[in-house]
Parts: sequence; C-alpha cells; structure tokens
Amino acid sequence: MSKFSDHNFAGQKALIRVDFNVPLNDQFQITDDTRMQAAVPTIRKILKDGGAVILMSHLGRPKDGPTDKYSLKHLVNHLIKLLNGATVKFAEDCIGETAEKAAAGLQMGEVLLLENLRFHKQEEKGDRAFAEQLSKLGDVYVNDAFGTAHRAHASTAIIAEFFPGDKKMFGLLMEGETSSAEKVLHNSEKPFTAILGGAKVSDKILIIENLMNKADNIIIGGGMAYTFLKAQGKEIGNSLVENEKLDLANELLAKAKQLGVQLLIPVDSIAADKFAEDASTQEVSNDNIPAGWMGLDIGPKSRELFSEVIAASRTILWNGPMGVFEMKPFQGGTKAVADAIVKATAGGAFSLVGGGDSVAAVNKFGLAEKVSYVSTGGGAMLEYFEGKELPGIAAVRK
Ligand SMILES: Nc1ncnc2c1ncn2[C@@H]1O[C@H](COP(=O)(O)OP(=O)(O)OP(=O)(O)O)[C@@H](O)[C@H]1O
Ligand SMILES: O=C(O)[C@H](O)COP(=O)(O)O
Repeated sequence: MSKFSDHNFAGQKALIRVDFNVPLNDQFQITDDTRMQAAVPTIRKILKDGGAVILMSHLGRPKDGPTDKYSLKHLVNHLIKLLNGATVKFAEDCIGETAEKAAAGLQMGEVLLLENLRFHKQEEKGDRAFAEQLSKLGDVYVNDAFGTAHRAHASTAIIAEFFPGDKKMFGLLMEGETSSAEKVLHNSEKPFTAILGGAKVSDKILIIENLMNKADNIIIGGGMAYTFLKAQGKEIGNSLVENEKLDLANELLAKAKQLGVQLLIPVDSIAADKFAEDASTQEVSNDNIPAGWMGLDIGPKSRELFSEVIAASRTILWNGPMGVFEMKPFQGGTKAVADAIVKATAGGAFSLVGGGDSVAAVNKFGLAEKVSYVSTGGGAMLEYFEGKELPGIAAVRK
C-alpha cells in the first residue's frame, strides 16, 4: 500500500471510491453536502499534482437497476462548485463502453463522475469480473469512502486485488477518519454512551450486541426503537418495525441486563396519523400507541431521560436521528439529543457524531462546530467501534 501524501499523481488517472451517498430532497437538491466536501482535499491534491480523477460512488439503495431518483448526475453541478469550477464530466454508466470511452478521453486536470455503482447488482455482490472492469478505468486506486468501508462490495474491497501495492492507497478523508476513531477507541473515558437511531434497523440492531462490550449506556431512538417496544409486547400502531428481529431485540435486552449495560428505550412518542409534514400529531405513551398512528419522534419524557444520561457521559458516540427530523413536527427529539451532546461536549466530554442523516441533522441545527468530531461514516463508524477491521480498509492494506 502506498501513502497518499507521498504519491505524485502527475500524468496518472486516479480512480477514487468516494461515498457521495448524500441526502437529496424531492427536487433532487442536496440537503447536506458534508460527504462531498469531505472528499474535496483528496481530489484537489491529485489535480494539483497534474493528475486526473475518476470518481465512483453509490447513492441510496436502488433495487431494480437505473432510476432517475438515484442518479449521480444530480451531484455534478454542486461538485463543480466545490471544486471551484473544475471540469467535471459525467459518464452515464460506471462500466462498459460509455465509462471506458469517457475515462480514455479524460484530460489531466479533469474530473469524471461515474453513474451510480449500485445500478449494477454485481456491485453489492462483490462480483470479481465487475470489479476488474472498474479497475481498468484508472492507473491507481484510492479508497476514500469511509462511509462505505463496512461493505465488502466490488468497488470498496474486491477491486483492490487488481492493483499492485504501490498503486493502491487510502485518501485523506479515510486517513483522517480512521485516526480520529482510533483515538476514541483506545483513549475513551467512561461513562461511554452510544446513541443509536434512524431507520436501518436490521443493519444496526446487530451492532448493539458488540457495542455492549464498550458502552456503559446504549440509547435507542428513532425508527429502531419500535422493534424493541413491540418485542416487549407494547402496541406500536403503524410505527416502523422489523418483525423478524423481535426475538433478537428481546435477547439484546436480556444480555444488556446480564452485562450491567443500561439500555434505554423511549418511553413516549410524538405519534402521527400519516407519514407527512401536515399529519395530525399527539404525544403518546409508548405503552400504547393508538391503532393507525405511528411514532415519528421521541416524546418529551424520553428527551429528558436521554439528556440526563448524556449529561453524565464522558464519551458519546451518536448515529441515527431520534425521529423524522426532515419534517418540522418531528425534529424536536433529534434537536434535544443534539443539544444535550453539545452541552456535554462543552463540559469536557468527547463526542463523535456520524452518519449521513445524523450529520445532516447536526448541520441543520447549526451545531456541527460544537461536537468534537463529525464523521462521514454511519454504519461504518459503528462497525469500526466494534473493533472490526472493515473490508474496505483490509483490502487496501493487504
Ligand atoms: N420513528 C421513525 N420512523 C421512521 N423513520 C424514522 C424514524 N426516526 C428516524 N427515521 C428516519 O431515519 C432516517 C435516517 O436513518 P439512518 O439509519 O439512515 O441514519 P444515518 O444517520 O443516515 O446513518 P447511516 O449513515 O448509517 O445511514 C431519516 O431519514 C429519518 O427520517
Ligand atoms: O450511508 C451510509 O451509511 C453509507 O453510504 C452506506 O450505505 P448503505 O448502508 O446503503 O450500504
């Protein structure tokens, strides 16, 4: 493996795996560009050296091939702005003739953005032939996608096999993320509180068990909480739930008790009669969410309970919003938790916030400067904290 800052990219086409999985609104506008901004220093260094850049990324979780909603073309204009007017070309496919021609015609000093890797199902399958096709587009491979480093996909892990040691490396973002995570991992003061929320229940529920070895408190909020509530036999109405994970949720509750880890679940919710900004809402106890209603935010009692635990913590790790913060009536819980983290940080705690939407929330509230570190990784950051070597990192090191 080569060291990025020692490498001279003059005359080379660098194929960079970035994580441009940014939130977009219904008009395809980027609502938080943290992940794109974070990739800029790596891109700039290559262009400054006199090289060319080929960017590859996924966006969202497209199920059935190409769809406009998940096209990376929506990012091109913003990328040009972030790169101060550099030439950014777009290839409507990430492999095949379209991509090969675009890469071959790329001049030094220019950037090429490839279409969403996940429009090909081979990406997530970690298909070797697909990875090999991608690898042909560049002279060197740079992995700067910390947010996707926990996925053993073709472009994040398998592709590294096709580059010799001196032609594969981590980018500046990846280096920065891993060194700050290492600091927390090895020097974390206790009590250590992990706060998990968001909607990716099946992904993140498995992480809870491993976090129990590190954390003193685990706070569960957001959509994930309702699987735990249902597992406890509570009525959750139409709230988000993963029925296949109910047994696991109960096992986790039992294990936390056994290990003496405090696992906190919200006691109340802001419930809505539909998933919409203009829904009717009511504060409800989580013992009994009325039929037809869904919990879209944590309620005031939960906010107080969580804030107290956060205030007493010395190390805080946060991934996943407490509610549907994109809609005004359901942002109060996420804001309360963010405020509590900011306060604890001002009092000397170390706070690390990660994840596409959690970071978007912190930015929306203007609090990004008031936490200790903002990570571009959500699931990746959590898995790093479990102490695992992430596939995207291992592949480049090999
Ligand atoms: N109670 C809820 N019901 C439904 N959706 C919810 C609820 N609470 C939060 N969400 C949604 O969860 C989404 C974010 O979840 P997600 O797990 O993707 O978090 P993240 O911070 O982006 O982490 P990652 O980077 O790992 O994706 C938001 O779009 C938010 O609206
Ligand atoms: O948002 C993320 O956590 C990363 O971009 C990875 O996305 P994924 O969870 O869809 O693999």
